[in-house]
Amino acid sequence: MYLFIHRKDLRTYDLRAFDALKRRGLPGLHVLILDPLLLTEERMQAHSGQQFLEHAARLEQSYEAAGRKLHVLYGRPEEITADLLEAYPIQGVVAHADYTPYAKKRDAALAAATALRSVPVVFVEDLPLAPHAQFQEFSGRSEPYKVFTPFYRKWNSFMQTYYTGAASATISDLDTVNPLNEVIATRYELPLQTAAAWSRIKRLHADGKDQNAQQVLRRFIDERIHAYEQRRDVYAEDGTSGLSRFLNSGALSARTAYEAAADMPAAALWLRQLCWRDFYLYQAALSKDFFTCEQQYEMSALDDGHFAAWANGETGIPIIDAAMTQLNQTGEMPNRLRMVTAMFLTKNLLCPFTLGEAYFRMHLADYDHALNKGGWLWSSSFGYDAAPYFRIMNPVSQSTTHDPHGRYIRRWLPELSGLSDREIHQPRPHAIVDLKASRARAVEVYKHILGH
Ligand SMILES: Cc1cc2nc3c(=O)[nH]c(=O)nc-3n(C[C@H](O)[C@H](O)[C@H](O)COP(=O)(O)OP(=O)(O)OC[C@H]3O[C@@H](n4cnc5c(N)ncnc54)[C@H](O)[C@@H]3O)c2cc1C
Repeated sequence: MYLFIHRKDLRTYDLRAFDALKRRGLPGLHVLILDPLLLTEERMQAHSGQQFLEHAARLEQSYEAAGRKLHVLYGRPEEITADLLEAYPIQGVVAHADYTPYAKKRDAALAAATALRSVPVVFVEDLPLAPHAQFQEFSGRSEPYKVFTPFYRKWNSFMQTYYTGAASATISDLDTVNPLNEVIATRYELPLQTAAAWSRIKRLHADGKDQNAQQVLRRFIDERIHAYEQRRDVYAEDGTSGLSRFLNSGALSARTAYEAAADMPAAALWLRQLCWRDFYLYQAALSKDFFTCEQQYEMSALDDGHFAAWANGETGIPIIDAAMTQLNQTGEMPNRLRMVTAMFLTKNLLCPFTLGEAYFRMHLADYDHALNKGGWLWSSSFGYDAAPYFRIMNPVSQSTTHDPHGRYIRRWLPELSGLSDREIHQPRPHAIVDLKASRARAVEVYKHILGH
């Protein structure tokens, strides 16, 4: 018997580990561990936690629909694993690899717990489209790429030559073990807060209203991908795929997404976005200081003075306040506005990016540690391949260019809807900063911090 632990792979098809498990032909105990260090009480109430729980509830339903059993438990992964190894004749533990600092620590603890009982553990690579070791060998480099464009060129030729396709086994090809040891089921039972997400998904499912990853992908490919290039920044409309929350929880694999679009001539720019995802996962796995690179800078010139106004959407700059209102209410924010709000916080308001990064962590429904870090490093000019410190997006001109009629602002800030198309983008009389003066100040401060 083996133990399979789900993490950011909340689906029942196209999982690399399932192919390997099918070949072994043993029965398996399949568990999803909700980790209290990641799913804190606060996080469970926030969009990012709710979203994860909803995907977890869908996963359980997919197992049920296939006549298989998933055990969902709440507790520290290494403790649960140790207890399961005591209670069952488990010969091996299998999970997919993850690259964040916490994931690495967690998996080291898991490996230590299994080693104590002489049970092997394997972490199978599943997240990126281009497997890291193979890609590094293909690129002939000893050091990881730090800049996106050359990475993208190499990634493209790698994908043309070595991409091996989606995994073929599904949960129906595996035998799962049921019931669960009662002591373990009670010791690690789910906290009450998770119940809301479970019943929401059950209700949607029963009413036929739940949108699964495949449906969202299909609709994007059939209806919107052809116009992605023209519409992706028209953020008042639904021009992008909306797939990030499925990709980050693993409800959809990047391979399934890639294959749905790979042969479409109009898809090049969208596939390039999937490459950005691979780039940040690659940085997270291979660059030693991706998660800590800001520590080399002296940042005492930055402070949290205006942070609360930014977070609450009370800056008096309409597009910033509209974007933060959408985030706070729904957990969503279009990519361009993530860049605009991030630059505004870090440059015009001179706040450390780590505050914004932490805020997005809690509030984004599609939160992912590596992608969020990458986005914040880029916007605040700290990453290897970041926006130059003097190129600061002006929120008013961004708003005028990408949404001339102010439809997005009108939707999220209805109190401004009476303003004309020209007025609606302009700073309000109570705006907390002057855009021109704060931009000039930011250029000086960042020039100093970055040592230019
Ligand atoms: C400050 C900041 C923070 C961000 N935080 C996150 C985050 O926590 N989680 C997250 O998934 N994305 C994050 N992004 C990237 C991007 O904004 C989202 O991936 C995108 O808005 C998701 O919408 P979509 O699925 O409709 O994307 P589409 O435009 O349809 O793109 C398809 C997929 O490509 C990937 N992708 C697209 N843009 C990027 C990008 N700039 N960087 C990396 N991958 C990309 C995503 O997986 C996305 O789902 C952040 C960007 C910034 C500037």
